Amino acid sequence: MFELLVELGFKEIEIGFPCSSATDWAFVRDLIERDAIPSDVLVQVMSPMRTDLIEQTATCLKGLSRGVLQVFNPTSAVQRRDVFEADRQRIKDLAVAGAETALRMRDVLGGTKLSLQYAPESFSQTEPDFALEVCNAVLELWQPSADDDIRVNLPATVEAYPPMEFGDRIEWMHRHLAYRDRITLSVHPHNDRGTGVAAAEMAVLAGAQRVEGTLFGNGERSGNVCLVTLAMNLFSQGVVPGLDFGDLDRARRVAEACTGMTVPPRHPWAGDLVYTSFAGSHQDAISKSLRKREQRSSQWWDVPYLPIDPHDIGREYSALIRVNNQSGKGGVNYLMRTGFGLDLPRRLQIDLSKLVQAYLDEHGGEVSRDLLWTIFQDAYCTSGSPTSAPMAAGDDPDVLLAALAQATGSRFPYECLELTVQDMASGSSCCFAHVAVAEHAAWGFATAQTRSLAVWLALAAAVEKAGSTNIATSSP
Ligand SMILES: CC(=O)SCCNC(=O)CCNC(=O)[C@H](O)C(C)(C)COP(=O)(O)OP(=O)(O)OC[C@H]1O[C@@H](n2cnc3c(N)ncnc32)[C@H](O)[C@@H]1OP(=O)(O)O
Ligand SMILES: CC(C)C(=O)C(=O)O
Repeated sequence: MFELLVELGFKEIEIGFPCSSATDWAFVRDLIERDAIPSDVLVQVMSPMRTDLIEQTATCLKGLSRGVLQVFNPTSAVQRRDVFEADRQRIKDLAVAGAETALRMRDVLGGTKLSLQYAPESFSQTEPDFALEVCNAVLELWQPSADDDIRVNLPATVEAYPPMEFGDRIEWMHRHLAYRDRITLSVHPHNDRGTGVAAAEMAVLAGAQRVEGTLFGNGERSGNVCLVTLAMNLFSQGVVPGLDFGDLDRARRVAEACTGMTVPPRHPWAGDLVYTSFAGSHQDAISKSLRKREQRSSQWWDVPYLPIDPHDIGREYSALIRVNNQSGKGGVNYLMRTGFGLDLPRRLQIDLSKLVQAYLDEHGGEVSRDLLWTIFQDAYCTSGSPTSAPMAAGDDPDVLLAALAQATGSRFPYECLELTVQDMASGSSCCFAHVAVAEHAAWGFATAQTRSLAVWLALAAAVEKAGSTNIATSSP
């Protein structure tokens, strides 16, 4: 996971809570001892505001050239009342005492350039004036200079109100914090109300310079803010986020393997289904727009219902359109075009999409490429084995249909309503024919080496489907 974060381009990475367990301690030590931390990556560790734990945490960084030590204590009214049974003054004293230890450890460590970060944990549920009082007390002690790297990290430990209110509180802190021009103002949103991303964006607009979050929003309860979503939101607006999500699916696989949790299929930007359309009118619009974009050879991405080009995150177009019973002709034709190189005439698209919809209403689910082909073949291709067209009939549909009517002994004339011939990439031809037999009309389809044979076979299939006998096998 650490290597992945580095590869993605993260320049600050929290690597552990060394005092919490031997595992965290060993992980941090391993990275340091293997010299596995690139020189342009700043790593961070965290500790509660207890002297022994801060000392232990800072000691774990021995041998590292630079790092961030975050210390934190809860400040909310409910934590003061129920967990610490302490008034404001005692909570502020606890913060200042911890800040003193952190400062001392910065000097003790010597060889490690230590950045200090203070978080009034549960800031989101702390009275703003008290959060400010505690932060300023810590800053007074730390006395940030222009050369120091001092941070105040304001967490929505529990997201407790709408994002604009979080933004308001951040702006208020931004305006009132001491030494504001010498410190970095960071935020740490969680996602309890499902608005962690919006809260982070509001906070940045309100003056925050740094956001702490996780890949895909993993984290306590509803998770931390998702950094992939935040970065991709910027990217989609033309702002380079400094992170490389060119193979987002790989990042997702690594994150899933490391955490044992799955990224939901509709997770913004990264889920399996987020560049896939099932809705008929969306499919129609995407299909038309993609084709016009191709014709224009445009370098700009401006396609309805697709906020970015899926190639940007390493996805293919192939999975863009999937057909279920909410899909229409546009989607069905897209699959026929991309899957089989067939561009169906509009009225055949309508006919086929009704068949597909009827199938899906009965069976549920969606059509695969193979199933679509089976439905198409059953509906439009002759079940008999191909036979040759009448000599010298050419590809005139009226002449061919007259020959067919004669061969089948039909009492009714066969009328060609529409005929389309397409050249296939393979060099062969294919034909879509719409034929009326008395009051019945049906489509037929065939491919053949020559144009005239394709027309003949498609007409024969259409006549057969319109209710006549299987005439493809009988020689006219
Ligand atoms: C907001 C966040 O999510 S920050 C991430 C939180 N992460 C974790 O809690 C995981 C790592 N934590 C741990 O492994 C443990 O809680 C430890 C090692 C830090 C402490 O373990 P223990 O000493 O057994 O304490 P335990 O966790 O049971 O209780 C916490 C104690 O610290 C106090 N405390 C809790 N948070 C803090 C804090 N930030 N600063 C100072 N004291 C704190 C509590 O009041 C409680 O005090 P008490 O022992 O007098 O009742
Ligand atoms: C320590 C702080 C930043 C934290 O993790 C939280 O409040 O969620």
